[in-house]
Order: sequence, then structure tokens, then C-alpha cells
Amino acid sequence: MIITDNLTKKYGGHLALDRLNLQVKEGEIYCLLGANGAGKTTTINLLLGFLEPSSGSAFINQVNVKENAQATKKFLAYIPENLMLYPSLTALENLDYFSGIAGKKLGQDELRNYLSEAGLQEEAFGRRISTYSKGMRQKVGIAIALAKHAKVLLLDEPTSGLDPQASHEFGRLLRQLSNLGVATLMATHDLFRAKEVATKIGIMKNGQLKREFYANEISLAELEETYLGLMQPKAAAL
Ligand SMILES: Nc1ncnc2c1ncn2[C@@H]1O[C@H](COP(=O)(O)OP(=O)(O)OP(=O)(O)O)[C@@H](O)[C@H]1O
Repeated sequence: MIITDNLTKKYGGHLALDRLNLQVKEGEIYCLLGANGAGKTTTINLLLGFLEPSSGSAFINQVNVKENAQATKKFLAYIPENLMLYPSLTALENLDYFSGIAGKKLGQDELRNYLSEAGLQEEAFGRRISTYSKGMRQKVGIAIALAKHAKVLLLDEPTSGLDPQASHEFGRLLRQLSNLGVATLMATHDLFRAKEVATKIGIMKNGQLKREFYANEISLAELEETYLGLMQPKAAAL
């Protein structure tokens, strides 16, 4: 479970995140939308413990990230826009390495099973990551999350640059993880994918969460209308 409690971040005098309160429960997929500079990446970096909050708190499975970032790591998997894997190692070797860091020593069959579950074609398992497409690398990221038995998944624009089919496939994998009880927070610009994959959607502007709804309570057209309406300069004071 992910909780932020009045989470606030200032960079110098600039208020990048302003008293954010959100909750992502077990099995929920929360998509965070917002224009460039809205505060999405700042939120994720605070949850990862990469940044310290100016005030307020972030919790991963009841653990306060600021107080014990290290303890939250065992629950967490993180897939950024460009996942850092070792390019000269194969998918099997990368998965072996990253699950080893997470304290799981897995046999070859287990490694292969996780890569299969993540939707990677078997012919690719032994190929170097440097030969992979972005969609394939993201699948290795999902395999790492699966192998780690992550309880919380943080994603920062993971589908940007993926073709529609790869993006759809990625969404399917996220739902699979959510069925396993993983709490997922995904920052994205993709309204369509958010509507397709999310259980809950939040729209941020200027560091504030302006709207929040359950994805099944709003149509894609309504979501787009609400989003565009909020992005109008006159809506800044909302
Ligand atoms: N290290 C930093 N130093 C100063 N200001 C920063 C820093 N990182 C982010 N900001 C500012 O904080 C605000 C929020 O940025 P953030 O990257 O969280 O937005 P975002 O919603 O993720 O945007 P994008 O969609 O472009 O990724 C922006 O105004 C940005 O310029």
C-alpha cells in the first residue's frame, strides 16, 4: 500500500509538490496524470526515497520512507521511462543479478518462468539486452518485480515511446500484477492507457492533486474533457 500524507516538496523557493494526499491500496492501479512539471516525477522520487520531503510523509506498506528508505526497498519495484539494465548481459543474467540484489537466489527454471510470465518470448531470454526493444526491456522490469514479489510498483511514464500493441500488452501485465495484490502508481501522459488500465485516476497541476476518480466512473471522453479543462490557464486557481 502507498500513502502520502500532506507530502510537500520545495526546490529552493519553488513549490513542486503541495500537500499531496493519496492512497493506493493493494491491487489498485493509480494513474497520475498532469502536464509537464505538474509534480508526478517528484512524487515518485519521494516515494522511492531519492528525495527528502520538505514536509509531510510518504509510506510504503506502513513504513515511513524518510525514516527507513532501506526497509521499503524490499517491497518496491520501480520501472522508469528508460529502465537501466546491463546492456551486455542477457535477460536471464539481468534478472538473476537484480533478483539477487533483492535477496532471491533463483534457479534457471524460475528465472525463465518469470520472464515467460512477463510476456517475453523465449528466443530472447539468452540475448543481450542491447539488442532489445524498449517494450522488451520493460517486460524484463516486470519480471524483476514478479521475481521480487514486489508489493508496490512505481512507474514513471513506462509506456512513452511504446507502440500501441506493446503499450496494450504492458497494461495487461500491470493488471496481472494487480491481480496478485500489487499496489501500482503510474505517472503517465497517456490518457487512453490510464483509462484502460487504472482503477483510480488523479490529475495534478502545479504540484497539486486537482481531481481524483475511479476509472470506471468516467468515460475516456469525460476524462479528456476534464483534463483539458483543468489545463486551461483560467483553471489554475481551482
Ligand atoms: N531538481 C530540481 N530542481 C529544481 N526544480 C525541479 C527539480 N526537479 C523538478 N523541478 C521542478 O519541479 C516541478 C515538478 O517537476 P516534475 O519533474 O515532478 O514534474 P512532472 O509532472 O514529472 O513533469 P514531466 O511530465 O515533464 O515529467 C517542475 O516545475 C520542475 O521544474
